[in-house]
Amino acid sequence: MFPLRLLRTARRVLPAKSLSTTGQLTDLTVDNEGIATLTLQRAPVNSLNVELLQELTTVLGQVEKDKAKGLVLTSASPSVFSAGLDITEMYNPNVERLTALWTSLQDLWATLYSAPYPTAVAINGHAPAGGCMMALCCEYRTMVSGRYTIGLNETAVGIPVPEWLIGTMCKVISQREAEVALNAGLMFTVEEALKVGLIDETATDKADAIEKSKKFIKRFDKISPIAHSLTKQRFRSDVLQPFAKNREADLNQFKYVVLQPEVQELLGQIIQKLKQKKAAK
Ligand SMILES: CCCCCCCCCCC/C=C/C(=O)SCCNC(=O)CCNC(=O)[C@H](O)C(C)(C)COP(=O)(O)OP(=O)(O)OC[C@H]1O[C@@H](n2cnc3c(N)ncnc32)[C@H](O)[C@@H]1OP(=O)(O)O
Repeated sequence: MFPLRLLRTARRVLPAKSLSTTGQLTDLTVDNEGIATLTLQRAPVNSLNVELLQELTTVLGQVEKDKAKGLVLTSASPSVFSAGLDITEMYNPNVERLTALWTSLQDLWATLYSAPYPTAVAINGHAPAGGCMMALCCEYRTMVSGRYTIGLNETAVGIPVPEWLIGTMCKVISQREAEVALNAGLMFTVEEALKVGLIDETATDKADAIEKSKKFIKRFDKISPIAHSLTKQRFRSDVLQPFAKNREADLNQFKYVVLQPEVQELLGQIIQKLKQKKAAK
């Protein structure tokens, strides 16, 4: 049996104003064709703390409930799509908050990865780790050309990559390319990302990236929503199903790893480095 939420029967085209909302950390607008644009706006780098993760999942629920034609994800920052998980949430953490962080990340991944509507991302800047994760969940990736990088660099910050995220990456680039990159925490330039298929096309600027993302969403105008959502589900179920069974173990592993003294030391060093970099600017 398929989860009920995947049986998407019709898309509604509502006037822009009826669906638009602005949260504190995100902005949702819907254009006259019914395409929703969700903008991350947690300055300075859209790092994913508990509140941003939870707000994103809530807004995605709203997009689904309101039957938008599709979703474009982007960022309000001029140079960063998202810096990934908020490192300060993992350094000397309160264990309850650390639990909420990981549970909220799991919820966001599961909601975006299994979204029954078409999804595209306009990556308008750097997209390390959790930033790359959100982009990988979407069905189409456009990235603005420039000196930006994208990739899953978790091992570089001392965190092993969970199986569901490896699975998500291997659906997009070859297993060989993924293994080489993830084992060493490598980041891709925009050109490299295009070459390996991590992104689908480049854009000249954010407006161009959004336009290209919307063009992708419009490909589904003549496709039955049920046909789209069930086919998407079938492509992704081998990653989604084991994840659903192993959520608790995944959470426990995350907390165990993050609380290791050597991981705490590494996270402290990264925070220091980021501070020094800022001071040197
Ligand atoms: C077996 C199972 C076990 C489970 C294991 C778990 C697996 C985890 C899997 C996946 C989930 C995701 C994990 C992560 O996301 S970890 C986070 C990794 N992120 C990074 O390494 C990015 C670090 N940041 C940067 O590289 C740069 O900031 C960036 C290129 C993004 C932007 O550079 P820019 O020059 O524009 O900006 P600054 O570096 O000067 O930064 C501006 C301010 O923002 C702060 N900052 C940056 N990144 C973060 C962050 N990730 N968290 C919190 N804060 C961040 C930075 O300190 C500056 O702050 P101030 O203005 O206060 O100085």
